[in-house]
Amino acid sequence: MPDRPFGILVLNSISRSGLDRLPPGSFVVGKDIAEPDAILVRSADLHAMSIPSSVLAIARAGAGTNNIPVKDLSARGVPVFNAPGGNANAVKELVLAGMLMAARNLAPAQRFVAGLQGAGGPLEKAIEDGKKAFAGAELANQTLGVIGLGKVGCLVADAAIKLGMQVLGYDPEITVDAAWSLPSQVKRAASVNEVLKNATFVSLHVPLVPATRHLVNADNLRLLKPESVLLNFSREGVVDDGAALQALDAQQLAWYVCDFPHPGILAHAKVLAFPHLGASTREAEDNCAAMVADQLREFLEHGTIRNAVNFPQVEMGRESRWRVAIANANVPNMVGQISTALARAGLNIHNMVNKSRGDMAYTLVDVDSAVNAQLLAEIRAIAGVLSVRYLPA
Ligand SMILES: NC(=O)c1ccc[n+]([C@@H]2O[C@H](COP(=O)([O-])OP(=O)(O)OC[C@H]3O[C@@H](n4cnc5c(N)ncnc54)[C@H](O)[C@@H]3O)[C@@H](O)[C@H]2O)c1
Ligand SMILES: O=C(O)[C@H](O)COP(=O)(O)O
Repeated sequence: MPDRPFGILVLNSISRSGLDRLPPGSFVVGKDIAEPDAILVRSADLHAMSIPSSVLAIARAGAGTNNIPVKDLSARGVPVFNAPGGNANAVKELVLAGMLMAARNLAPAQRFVAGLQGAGGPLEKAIEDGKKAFAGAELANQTLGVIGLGKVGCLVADAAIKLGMQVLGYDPEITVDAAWSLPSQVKRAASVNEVLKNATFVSLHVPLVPATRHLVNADNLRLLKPESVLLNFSREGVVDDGAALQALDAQQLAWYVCDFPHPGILAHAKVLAFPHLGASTREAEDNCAAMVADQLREFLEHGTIRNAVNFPQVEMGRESRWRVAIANANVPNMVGQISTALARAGLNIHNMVNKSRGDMAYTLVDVDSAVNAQLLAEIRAIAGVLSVRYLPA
């Protein structure tokens, strides 16, 4: 353990119950940490900030990591953790609310009621006369298209099946676990276009990456039926919002439900916009904060990597007091060079694990005696080594 507590810089509001998992004495957690060992963040834009060289890890208390310069951090050997599924139920419930609000015209109906005057008979008459303007449709038997079948998309698909909807799902990179978790009634689509042509409700649950920017755009919005409802709880940028507004104006689309409002869409009568509320429930905030606090603690104290978006999962039970954690490029002969350096220093390897993911690899080595600064410097100097940490217990 280091001779001082780990400093954790907290950006955004992170649930207290999560922060409490970082015990004082071992961790100093706050908004004013000068040379932090790690950053805990939700949606704050880290692209706009210079990340101090002291930072060993970033933890995103949520799902999306497009606010974090993951590629630059990988090049520094810094893992970026997130909380897969920690807020998925919260998003699912808001998607259901969005579908119901659109299908039953609840926002204009509520505005109509709020604007009524009077009491008694005249009020009752105004209510009964007015309601026909807001008659809607039921969800049961309608088709929902889900684009992106990860943690959120799978829950949305499952809930829709339980509501009696037909579900058409599209995800070219669906994981085996996600596929197993889906109800057998979910039909598989071969493309975004197939979903847009066949569904009346379309809900997006993909990350914002270059391949998903404007996934829904002027060209494919034309495939929708005029009564369709498009729901974007993914990210601003996944839908070409200008094209969505044009589709609403041209009555090619009935409602656009969006969790990422911006000036262009705020006032449109057929937009139901929420202030990025998808993950804002007590339960989701607690779940995400707890997940990332635990992951961060395990990483800082033992080098364990669980749920990093840029590194493999690496865990190794501790059997010796002396551990070295090395992030390196996934190129030949890294393990050979690291073991040679250890052998040259007369250290016996007690246990070792090396795993890779894409361009990145990570090695945990437990040795049978203490490691000195010179050996750590030698390992650091190996071409391809990105970061080296000594973690004596
Ligand atoms: N509104 C909110 O508050 C809120 C909350 C949670 C997540 N999100 C957003 O939703 C996204 C998804 O969250 P999640 O927890 O389900 O993530 P996830 O990683 O579990 O799932 C994402 C899925 O999208 C799939 N995908 C990637 N590219 C695709 C493409 N081109 N077409 C179809 N599928 C594609 C992946 O294979 C994966 O299965 C997040 O990245 C985030 O941007 C928003
Ligand atoms: O990607 C996510 O997890 C959501 O967009 C939630 O973001 P938030 O934590 O800032 O609410």
